[in-house]
Amino acid sequence: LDNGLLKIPPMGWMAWERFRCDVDCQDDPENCISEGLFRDMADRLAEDGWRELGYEYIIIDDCWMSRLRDEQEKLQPEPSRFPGGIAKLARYIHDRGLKLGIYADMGTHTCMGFPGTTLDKIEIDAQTFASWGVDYLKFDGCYSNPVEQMQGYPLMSKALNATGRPIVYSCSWPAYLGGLPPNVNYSLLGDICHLWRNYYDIQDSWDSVQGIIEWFSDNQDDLQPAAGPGRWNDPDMLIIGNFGLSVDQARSQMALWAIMAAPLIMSNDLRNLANSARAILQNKMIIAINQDPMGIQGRRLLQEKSQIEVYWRPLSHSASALVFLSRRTDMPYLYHTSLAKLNYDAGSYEAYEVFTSSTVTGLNATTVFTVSINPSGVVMWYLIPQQKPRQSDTLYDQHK
Ligand SMILES: OC[C@@H]1[C@H](O)[C@H](O)[C@@H](O)CN1C(=S)Nc1ccc(F)cc1
Repeated sequence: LDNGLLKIPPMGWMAWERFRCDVDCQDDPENCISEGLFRDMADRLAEDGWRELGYEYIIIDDCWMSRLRDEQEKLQPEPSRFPGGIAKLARYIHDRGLKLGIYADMGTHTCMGFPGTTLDKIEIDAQTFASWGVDYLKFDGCYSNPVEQMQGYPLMSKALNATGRPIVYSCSWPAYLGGLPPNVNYSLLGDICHLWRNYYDIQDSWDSVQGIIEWFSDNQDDLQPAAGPGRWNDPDMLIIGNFGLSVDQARSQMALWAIMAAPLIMSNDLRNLANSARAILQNKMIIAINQDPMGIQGRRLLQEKSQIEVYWRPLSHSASALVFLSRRTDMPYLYHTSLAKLNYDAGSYEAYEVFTSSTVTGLNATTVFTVSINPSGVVMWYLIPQQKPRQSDTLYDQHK
């Protein structure tokens, strides 16, 4: 949706994958869906360097609502879990230089059975969110049919615009239609939403992450062209820092989400995060690749049976990101390739390996380089053409 928002993929934190629909604040006060949880995460984002790296949205997911709308038919938070109300929580989050996201569902109920937003409630719900100071809406699609969705998703886009408040609009619509043309019209999506969920929910496992990477790559001819500034494919949350991924597998999700120009929206416990997870999520070079202003989504270039895949994303200043992803599960192995094999133009490059921050200079299209990769691991290069210093670049000369 071309209204100035999300020129680059959103970054932030979302409750769902890690905290799900835990509403038991009696027995589990630290982890239940409550204002306290979101205040804790806002504190972490603001105090642990996340905000400065670009992680700015903190997004409430399902299970925040009271079971009933109020007497004016407005949605309201469950008072026992959000006693201060959403507007107050928004102020807490805004005071920390962060933005607040919230969740609603185009249909009679949310996926977990809380009040839905039927067509007649779209206007009032958009107005309510704007009045609370919400900056981002995730609009899910449970308990509705394709005809209602066809009306409701464009209608909510108009309703959000009519509030006069800039609100990022995330649409789950394509995920409910199989994610591919002809059932999904990606140019229409690009006109009404800033980002959209294309595929099944992510779960806390390497299997789930692999399945998402595979589906997005197998269908890249339909999906890659749909992405650009203000219109992003959303392969779902980063699960780095939870229980299902090894360090190599966590690096692989981060690398592929960077190549895919995907939202970097974590779902983990920032109050209790392993250093290895933090190092991956706070890797500045990977964030720079994901946030590249050209906003071109990358593609899978090469797939060698169940051995290795090679991904490439073009970046600004004729730089490139190159990812070698191991699909093996048995043993580490060496892989030889040359830029020529990846049909690179001539010239020489400086290459940075983003996880080991090692540098290789003078790489050119015919250089054969050897890569050793762990099972379900990844090597990620950030390739920069070596500029010939021009006369005017005396500064460059001095510092070379
Ligand atoms: O309830 C909300 C939850 C999260 O918001 C996900 O990101 C959304 O894609 C939808 N969602 C869930 S669990 N959806 C769902 C997933 C599987 C299923 F059998 C029934 C519902």
